[in-house]
Amino acid sequence: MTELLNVQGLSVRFSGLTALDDVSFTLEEGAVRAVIGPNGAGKSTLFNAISGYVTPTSGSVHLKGRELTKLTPHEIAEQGVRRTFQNGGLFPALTVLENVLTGLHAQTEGSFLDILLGRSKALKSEAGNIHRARELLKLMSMDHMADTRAGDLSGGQQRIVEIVRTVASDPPVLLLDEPAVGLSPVARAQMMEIIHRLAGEKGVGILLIEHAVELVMAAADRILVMAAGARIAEGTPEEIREDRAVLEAYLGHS
Ligand SMILES: Nc1ncnc2c1ncn2[C@@H]1O[C@H](COP(=O)(O)OP(=O)(O)OP(=O)(O)O)[C@@H](O)[C@H]1O
Repeated sequence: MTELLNVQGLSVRFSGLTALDDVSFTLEEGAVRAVIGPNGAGKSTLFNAISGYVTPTSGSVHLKGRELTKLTPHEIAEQGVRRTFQNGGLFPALTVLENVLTGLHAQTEGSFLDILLGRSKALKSEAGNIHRARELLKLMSMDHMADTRAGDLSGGQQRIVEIVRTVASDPPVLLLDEPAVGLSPVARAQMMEIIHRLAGEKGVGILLIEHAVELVMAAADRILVMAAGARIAEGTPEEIREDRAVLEAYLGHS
């Protein structure tokens, strides 16, 4: 499998506190890697360091061999590492389709004004975008919602649309921060199915922070377990289930 992301010895210190301590892992094309660990383990700091929101004290992040470590969050997103935020904010008055299109416009040829003025190149790429957005919504089983206002969707549906909007521009790597938090059991299962499809059918490499351990066990190919900023275990869900250090330090029993 093609390696997308390579994180080597990444550390972050905040005035004396080591929030991230020498963490290394890789993420391959089409793979789902979960990051789990108790509160304060350093999961968000890891995401922030990869996406440029905090500056690592040491270590490096490469995407397909290209170093991202010193780039701004905007540049890192442009290179193809995209993330969703908790409460990422769709435009409630726009339809689902229009929201997904906002994720595509950044890379469309021609401006919104060109589209309004009916300039043919812009119109052609807009038609292409609409086609692409509809295909993606279909892949995510959300095509029947295309013309619904985003503000009228349930919380779980909004989060799915946010993910569709984020992947619309075809990023190789997607960072998902607790996509299933607060969702009903049915919506959680749907979210995990979507994560599977994005990886399996579109080849996106997905890094996932999630507290619901059972969901992680079902959705991830590999799991990184953190505690106090450091990696305490790494492996397949089966390996993690059997790992003594995880059972003792994280799950609280031996
Ligand atoms: N900007 C910051 N300044 C100072 N300390 C910080 C900052 N961000 C995080 N920390 C500290 O770094 C440590 C790791 O926090 P982090 O938020 O990465 O953990 P987490 O695993 O994401 O936790 P949670 O599951 O609660 O979100 C914590 O002790 C936290 O208080």
